[in-house]
Amino acid sequence: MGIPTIKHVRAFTLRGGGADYHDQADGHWIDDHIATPMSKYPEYRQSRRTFGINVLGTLVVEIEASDGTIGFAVTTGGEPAAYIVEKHLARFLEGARVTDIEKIWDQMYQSTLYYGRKGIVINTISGVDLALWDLLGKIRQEPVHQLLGGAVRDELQFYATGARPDLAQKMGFIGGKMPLHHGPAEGEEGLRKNLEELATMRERVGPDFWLMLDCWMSLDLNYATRLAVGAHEHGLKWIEEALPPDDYWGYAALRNNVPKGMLVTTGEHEATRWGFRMLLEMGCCDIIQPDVGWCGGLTELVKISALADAHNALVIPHGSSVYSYHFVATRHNSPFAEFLMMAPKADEVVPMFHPQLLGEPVPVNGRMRLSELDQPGFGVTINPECQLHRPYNR
Ligand SMILES: C[C@H](O)[C@H](O)[C@@H](O)[C@@H](O)C(=O)O
Ligand SMILES: [Mg+2]
Repeated sequence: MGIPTIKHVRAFTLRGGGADYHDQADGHWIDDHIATPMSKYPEYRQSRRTFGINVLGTLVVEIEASDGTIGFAVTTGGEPAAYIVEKHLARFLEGARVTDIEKIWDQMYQSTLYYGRKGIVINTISGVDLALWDLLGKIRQEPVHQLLGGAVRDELQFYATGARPDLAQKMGFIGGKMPLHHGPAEGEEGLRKNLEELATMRERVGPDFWLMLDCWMSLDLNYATRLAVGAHEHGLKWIEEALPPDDYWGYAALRNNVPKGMLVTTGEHEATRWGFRMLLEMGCCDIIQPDVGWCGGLTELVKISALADAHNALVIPHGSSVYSYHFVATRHNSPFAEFLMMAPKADEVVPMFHPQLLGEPVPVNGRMRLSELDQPGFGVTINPECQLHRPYNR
């Protein structure tokens, strides 16, 4: 039997958590006065939803092959991403073989260069690419990590991102990354509060548990430097995404400014091998954190990872559920992974893309056996209770 071809590509949207995990109800830690580039506007300081962090929603890409197999993936993108899939990218898939992943990626990227390169277009290409890998795995009846060349470890270990590193420690995670709550617009008092929060958490977890701060693009070089210097006595392991993604020069300077031994990390809002080449060759960070649903997909992340390996940089993908777990399992320079605590009080482990993916594995005692990832493709299915909407039906 010949290689199946792609018959249909369909793009749906979903609301309410899932891949657009910032799309949460009131009272969730992930939307509680977290510092952002918009924090200089007091009206947008308390909640990131007020400035639109959840405006896009989830894109679901579904690809049906000639043998009836269906692969899918979810990422952040919603209706604009669905438009790009149905009106533009679908033409490169329909009729192609399910194995034409590299060629399809190149055609999607080159054909959108005039309006893409980063952001929503690369999110969309990422979603299509992940769905292609899911489809190929389901056709070959192999998990994606085997398609990538196989695992280099039989267990994944995770740090937890959330408001309660002290609880994450008790749950067996190897570290806890806290959101930064106050930006430069809140002056010296805000800086003091940031450091007091870190000191309190250090007191609770003891001297050895990893503590990190996620600054979500909200700082300037001077503030980030002062925060890092002040945080050093509390054993901050890394300062994450302190500056806007395009400020490669600022990151290079910050990396020189931070106390010896403190790591500088960034990359979740960077895209493609070219963007990460800038971060690596300009010496911006010690760890790159691409999101496989935003950086170009798995086909691109493999290229980014090889580039990082040549620069002796770790690749710790931004939390993206099964889509990063299958990747991390296969890379020696990805020794641990991120798990985003999506319970509103960060006090229990729930699936990262809840409620969208049935079969989504979660860390137990901060770890995940490779055997949790042995189902074909990415090993998950869309929750049939989620209301899929196809805005650009063809
Ligand atoms: C906790 C951060 O503010 C973001 O919400 C988080 O999604 C991201 O930056 C991360 O690294 O997990
Ligand atoms: Mg981050």
